[in-house]
Amino acid sequence: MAQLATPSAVRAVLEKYNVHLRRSLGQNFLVDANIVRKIAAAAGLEKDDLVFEIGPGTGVLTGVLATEAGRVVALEIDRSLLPVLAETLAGLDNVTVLHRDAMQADLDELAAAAAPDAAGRPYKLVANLPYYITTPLIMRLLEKRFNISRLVVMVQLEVAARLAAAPGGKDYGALSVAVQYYTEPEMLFRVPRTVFLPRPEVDSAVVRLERRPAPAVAVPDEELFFALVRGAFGQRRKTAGNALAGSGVMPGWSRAQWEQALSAAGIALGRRGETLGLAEFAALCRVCAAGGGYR
Ligand SMILES: C[S@@+](CC[C@H](N)C(=O)[O-])C[C@H]1O[C@@H](n2cnc3c(N)ncnc32)[C@H](O)[C@@H]1O
Repeated sequence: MAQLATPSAVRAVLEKYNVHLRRSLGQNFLVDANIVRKIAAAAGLEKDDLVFEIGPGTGVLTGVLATEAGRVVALEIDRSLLPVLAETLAGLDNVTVLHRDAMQADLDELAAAAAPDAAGRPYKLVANLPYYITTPLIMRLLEKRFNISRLVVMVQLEVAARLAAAPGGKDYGALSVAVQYYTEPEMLFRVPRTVFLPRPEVDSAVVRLERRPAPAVAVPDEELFFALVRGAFGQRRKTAGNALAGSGVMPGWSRAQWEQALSAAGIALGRRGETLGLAEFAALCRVCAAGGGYR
């Protein structure tokens, strides 16, 4: 498949099947065999692994995944790429390409259909994600609690920084908390914009998200936990107390009640929302849940 990883090979195969690249679908294809190999290697695939790929494109990464894993299921939304994939992946009998929108697909169901003998076993996910849905897609995969043990994803550099950010920095936000609640993220390596066809306007990075056996912190009410996170980050330059008091998360709570809750959770009143770690949000969630009045 490495031979596909050049601009001329990608152009030739797209031309042959009369495929027109669609920026609206985030179609920036990899044209660097070394990066393709590095992404696959980062997944640490084994011969009995089932691996999902979102957006196989021309199949440049799919082919490498197929040589390293037991089975690959690739979900591609663009029907016009299906004949391309039929050609580039011909002869690989452990690859299934499905015409699916990854924002709608039930991965657990597709995994059970692809590998009935391995029902209930966790699988991996590897993708050069389309930029236009990176964040909602990662959030969907985590919130649905699909049985994924590890995600290796290429995303915009700026999104990668947010996924792995620690409290207090400019990149830390509601996305960091949510991703770190479910997974341990690790920024692996930067990828320059020059290795894509067409060339995007920003650089990318590959991130590995290792699913935690249980969420990073115990909370009595996940919906309340994430409402507090969104509330605290809603107005970044305000203190957590001011931001939460204006958020409507605990309807009817006065400023004084919020101050009491923050103190009870061990959070100093002058702190801004973007400095709060997961354990502090969890402590605040416990106090608020005990106080009642949410929902
Ligand atoms: C950044 S390209 C990656 C292509 C290929 N894997 C590569 O690395 O060269 C993203 C791919 O995702 C596909 N795609 C976009 N939105 C999708 C969705 N909602 N579900 C599945 N595939 C999608 C695009 O058609 C495109 O093939």
